[in-house]
This record gives sequence, C-alpha cells and structure tokens, in this order.
Amino acid sequence: MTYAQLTTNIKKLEGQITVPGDKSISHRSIMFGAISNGLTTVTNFLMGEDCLSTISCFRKLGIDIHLEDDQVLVHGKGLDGLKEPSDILDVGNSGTTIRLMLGILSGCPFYTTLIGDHSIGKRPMTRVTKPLMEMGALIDGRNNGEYTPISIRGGSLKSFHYTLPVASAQVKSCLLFAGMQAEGTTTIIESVQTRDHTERMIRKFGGEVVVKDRSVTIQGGQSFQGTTVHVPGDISSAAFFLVAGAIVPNSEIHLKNVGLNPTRTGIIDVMKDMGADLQIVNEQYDSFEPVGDIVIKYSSLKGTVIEGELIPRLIDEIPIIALLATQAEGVTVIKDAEELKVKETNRIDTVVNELSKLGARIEATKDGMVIYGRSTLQGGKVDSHGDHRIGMMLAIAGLLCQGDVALTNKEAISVSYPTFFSHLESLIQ
Ligand SMILES: O=C(O)C1=C[C@@H](OP(=O)(O)O)[C@@H](O)[C@H](O)C1
Ligand SMILES: C=C(OP(=O)(O)O)C(=O)O
Repeated sequence: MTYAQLTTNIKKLEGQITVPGDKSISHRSIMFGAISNGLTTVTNFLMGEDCLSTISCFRKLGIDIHLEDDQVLVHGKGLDGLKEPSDILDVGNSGTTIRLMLGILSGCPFYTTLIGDHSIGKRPMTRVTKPLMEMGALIDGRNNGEYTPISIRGGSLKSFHYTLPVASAQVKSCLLFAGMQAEGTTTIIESVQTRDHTERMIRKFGGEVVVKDRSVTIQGGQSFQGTTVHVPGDISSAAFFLVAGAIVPNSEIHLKNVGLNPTRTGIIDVMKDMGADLQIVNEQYDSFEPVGDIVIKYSSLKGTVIEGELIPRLIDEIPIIALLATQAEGVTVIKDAEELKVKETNRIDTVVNELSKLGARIEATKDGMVIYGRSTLQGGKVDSHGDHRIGMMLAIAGLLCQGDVALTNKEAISVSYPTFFSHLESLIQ
C-alpha cells in the first residue's frame, strides 16, 4: 500500500497541455491493424497500461507490433492470420480489451484463455459471451461465462439481429467484430447511441458498415487494409483539466488536440449548461474523427440534471463531473447511470465515499448520485481503490482542499494517463 501526498490549496492553474491519445481509439487501432492486411502506422498512440495490454495480447496471437516513441507499427495478417496462443492472454485492468477481443476471437478456430486483474475478475462478461455463443462461438468461464478466466474456441459463426440489453459500445463493438466474420448480415440495435469509434474505424480500414437510426449493420466476409491512424487526444483525459480549470479560482487552461466526436462530448454540454466559461477553437476533422482545442476559464457554476441519452456520452467523466458539482451552486442530480456500478470499481460508491471523506455533501442513489453545492473541501486520506478515474478525480479535488490529502493507490492512474501528474504540475502557479 503506497500513499502519495497531493498538492493542495493552490492559487491558480495556468498554461497549455496536449492531452494524450484517446484510449478507445488506441485500442481499436491495434485491433484493426492486426486483422487487416499489411502495415498500419499509428501516431499519438496512448502508451497507457490498458492499451499496452492490448498490444501484448496481439503479440501472443502472432502479430508483430513495434513501438517507437508515440508511434506504433502493426504488421497485420488479415482476419484469418491470427494464430493459437501458447499462453494465456492477460488483459490487465482493461474491459475494452477483453470484450472487443472476445468478438475477434469468436471467429478464430482455436483455443484461447483470457484473464485480467482483480477488478476485471468482477466485471460482467455475459453481456458479450451470451450473444457470441448464440452466434456459434464455444465459450466457458467462471459462473457460466460471466467472469474471468474465460476460454473461447471460435469457428464458423451465424449472423443475427440483436438488440443490446445495455447501452454499451464495448458490446456493440464486440458483436461487430463477430459479425464481420459471420455468414450473412448482422444487425445490432441500440436504444441509446454509444461511442461510434468502431464504426468509423471499419470505414477507415476499407470496410463497410451501414448505420441507420439506432441500427448498425455489417456484412460478413469483409477484409480490411492496413492504413495510417492519427489518434486524437482523449476527451476523457482532458475532462480532468476541464473541471480543474473551471473550479480553481482565476485559472485558464488551453487543451490542445482534443477528440470532439459527438458521441463523447457530453461533458462539454453539461459544463456549458452549468455556466462554465468553455470555448472550442481550431475545430477540424482529423482524417476520421473531429478534433479541436478547448480553452477553459474559472467561472461560477450552477447545479444541473444529467440523465437519459446524455449518460453514454459522458459515462467515464461522471466521477470528475461529481467533483465539478460540489463546486456549483445548488443541487446536481445524476440518473440512469447504473452502468457505473460495473466499471473498474462501483463508481457510484467510490465517488460518494471518497468525496464525502473530503467534506463534500453527496449521496448515492440506485442509479446515480445527488450532489449538494457548494462545499468547502478539507483534507483527508483518500483511496483510488485501483480505479484510474477515481485517482485523477481525487488529485483534482486535492487542489481545492484546505488541509493535507494523502492518496492511496495512485499508480492506477497510468492505466489511461501516465503523464497526468507532470501535466498537472506544469499548470500549477
Ligand atoms: O468502447 C469503449 O472503448 C468504451 C466504452 C465504455 O464502456 P461500456 O461499453 O461498457 O459502456 C467506456 O466506459 C469505456 O471506458 C471504453
Ligand atoms: C471503464 C473504463 O475502461 P474499460 O471498460 O476499458 O476498463 C474507463 O476507462 O473508465
């Protein structure tokens, strides 16, 4: 158990940072690179632990992958070029890796076992294993395929029409990977739009996918061609500095090269609604995903309601939005967010417990939380519980705390943002 003393009670944040590459897009660039024919060159790849787990899994499946600074070269062998691994694949802490890889492996006629860390061992997998078994994959795992270790023997798959029981881009993407290897046409219907990076990447690698209203249709038997992918900055990482700039008095932060895919920008809508002084500049369409710079300045904020279709557009940002709400006048209510219970931790409980320790007035509900602003935050001993987003949220909370704050399990942050603390230091005045 290691404790880190956090920086507290600062005067202001000022300066510019370029946020690291998007985690969702970095994972997918390796996956598509591996199943495509020929070389894929990925720039601004996120060298976070989760994405490195994806690389290590594909190496064990026989794919040559070379890392050079922030560039990755993937020597793809086509969908039927993956080989049976001689060892277990370890996905570490990464839900995206295991769920999407199960989709890819469902069409591979060999045996693979996947494991992960303690947190992965508690995250539900039936949401992907059950539909994959319906398509014809042979899968087993602890508790009838619900938990790791999970073993899979892929093979010939039947296409199907499937309505997603949960709003999840991981489930949708897993089934698109299976669908592209199945006989016939697979249609996936989602009731609420989730992030569409997989759909965009299918096209980027020369494949076809038809998106109509809430249905996504893919034809089996496609092949993909290696390409060049420039990964935009991760809005989920930028979110910590967007909130920091908005709540630390007198601050002004310029965030460069932030991905602005509309399926991910819920935090921008919410912050504007709460009265944040946030401006998007230099907006451009960087090959296949929109990007831009964001300028955030301190301003007074008011409470809001966050619910329904907004939730998947900001699901990973809810911990830091909860902190934002502690500094807004009035009440903020977050609803329809049960999915938070099955992330790296139960993020309803960890957010409420950890922020309460610092003096925030916040209550858990069955599908979210209620936050009463404005709270003066005090010092305390807090814990990331091994959840990177909780660790970063607490480090930002520390900036406003009037007493000392000690953070346990700070290392978890390197899952998605290894340079988080150096970026933070560079902004502290
Ligand atoms: O597809 C993805 O890359 C992700 C989808 C989301 O998970 P769910 O699909 O479980 O909502 C998100 O929370 C996760 O961080 C990354
Ligand atoms: C939930 C997350 O990731 P994953 O599901 O890939 O572990 C996250 O990054 O907040």
